[in-house]
Amino acid sequence: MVENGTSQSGQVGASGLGADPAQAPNPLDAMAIAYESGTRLPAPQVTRPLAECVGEVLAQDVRVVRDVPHYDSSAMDGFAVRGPGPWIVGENAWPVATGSLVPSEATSVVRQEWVQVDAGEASGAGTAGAGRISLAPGAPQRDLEPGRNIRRAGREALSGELVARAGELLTPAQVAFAAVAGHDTLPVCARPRVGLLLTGTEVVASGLPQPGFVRDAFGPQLPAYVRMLGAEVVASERIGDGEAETEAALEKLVGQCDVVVSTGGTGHSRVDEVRRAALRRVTGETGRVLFPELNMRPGHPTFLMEHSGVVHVGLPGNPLAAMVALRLVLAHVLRGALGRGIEQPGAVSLAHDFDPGQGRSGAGSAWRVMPAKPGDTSAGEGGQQSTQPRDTSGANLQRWELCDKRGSNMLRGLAQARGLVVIPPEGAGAGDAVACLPLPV
Ligand SMILES: Nc1nc2c(c(=O)[nH]1)N[C@H]1C(S)=C(S)[C@@H](COP(=O)(O)OP(=O)(O)OC[C@H]3O[C@@H](n4cnc5c(N)ncnc54)[C@H](O)[C@@H]3O)O[C@H]1N2
Ligand code: MOO
Repeated sequence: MVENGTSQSGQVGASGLGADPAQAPNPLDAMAIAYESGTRLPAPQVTRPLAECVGEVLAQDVRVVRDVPHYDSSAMDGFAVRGPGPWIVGENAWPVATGSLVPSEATSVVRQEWVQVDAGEASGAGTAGAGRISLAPGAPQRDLEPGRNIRRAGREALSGELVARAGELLTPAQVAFAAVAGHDTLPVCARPRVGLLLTGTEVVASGLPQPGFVRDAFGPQLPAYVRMLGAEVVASERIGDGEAETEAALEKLVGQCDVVVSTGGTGHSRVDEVRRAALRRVTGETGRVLFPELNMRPGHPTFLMEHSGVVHVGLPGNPLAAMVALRLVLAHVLRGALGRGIEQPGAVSLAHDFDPGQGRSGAGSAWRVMPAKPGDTSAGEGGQQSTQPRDTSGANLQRWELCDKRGSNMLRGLAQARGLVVIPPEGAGAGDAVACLPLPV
């Protein structure tokens, strides 16, 4: 059931308008096409201090500079000792704290609660007494085993071993390990520069709109979402639906961005100017329409074009359609641009039959991408969500149910979703494995 075919990958006719629906790629092919397109963008690197590296994408493999740890150290508070004891502090026993340097002649570290002071002063870690000490009566012998409680140099990592690979999105732990491994800065990919073109005369950015007007669903989330995808919004244009303003805004954006993300205006009506304006720019050797639309609902009017030196992702105006397209298409343009691998969708098992013949007429022949969430876990047999399908029946996968309120103009279902499930045109039955992309990324 889950497949990632490539049959429809590649460029389709540059005419765009009225393209044969059979040439519209399915959602999984669209991810691959978008990824390829992203790889053609410039990929500058920058060096950043470690404190600014979490969430950035590593530009080169990074290796351990010096053995970790770089000296033999104590794993306990107590005494580094040579031989079986009793010991004379300063001669064959040395007070140590956890993490202290252990003298090279020590054979092990005995924790302080297992040591008794026989004479003089040697009261504990960090004090340099000159007393006589021995293992307390009844204390186990194991702290006398050679090497006991000594963290040997290089035990965690040897110089030259890998810290993280190019293309990885750096986690807090990776950045911390890079510090311990000897780095002060890391080479990361410069964030692709994204320009937003938010269209719609009826769209208002605050307050309670009058009938005929709608509250902007994109402005409040897109800059943060784009950041989560590894890029940065560097310019934003909010316009109505006119031809001249669309032209002017696009002209402004292409000069300062790598990727343009537009919302709305993807239709074919007289007020949908974005598609026409983008198509007019598809000229010369480098201009291309990668797809004029998709074989997917919601989101079928989504387009992907390369023009004016940018990749242009045309998101439909309907909010759910736009967010589905963003998760599939924009996310993959940016993965390509950042040298990250193409995403391998996880798999979940559908909790209920889904018959695409239901709903809007004509929708039955399209792929469907829908907000979904884990169902009642007691009903499933699998437990945790798997990232790899273990079998195509989905019997071992966690059961997921579709969210309600998932009309293409809605957001309520998406707001409850943990992922987007991808269902082929023939539909899917309860218990079938289906591809699933986690949300928000
Ligand atoms: N005759 C046809 N009409 C429509 C078709 C079709 O095939 N034939 N497709 C429908 C589908 S599917 C979609 S999706 C939309 C695509 O619309 P556009 O990309 O052209 O976008 P607009 O017309 O500008 O807006 C559509 C819808 O979205 C609302 N919108 C726009 N921006 C925002 C925003 N920032 N926040 C919230 N809502 C927004 C807008 O008010 C409209 O309701 O076309 C269908 N029609
Ligand atoms: O993109 Mo539209 O909203 O398919 O439904």
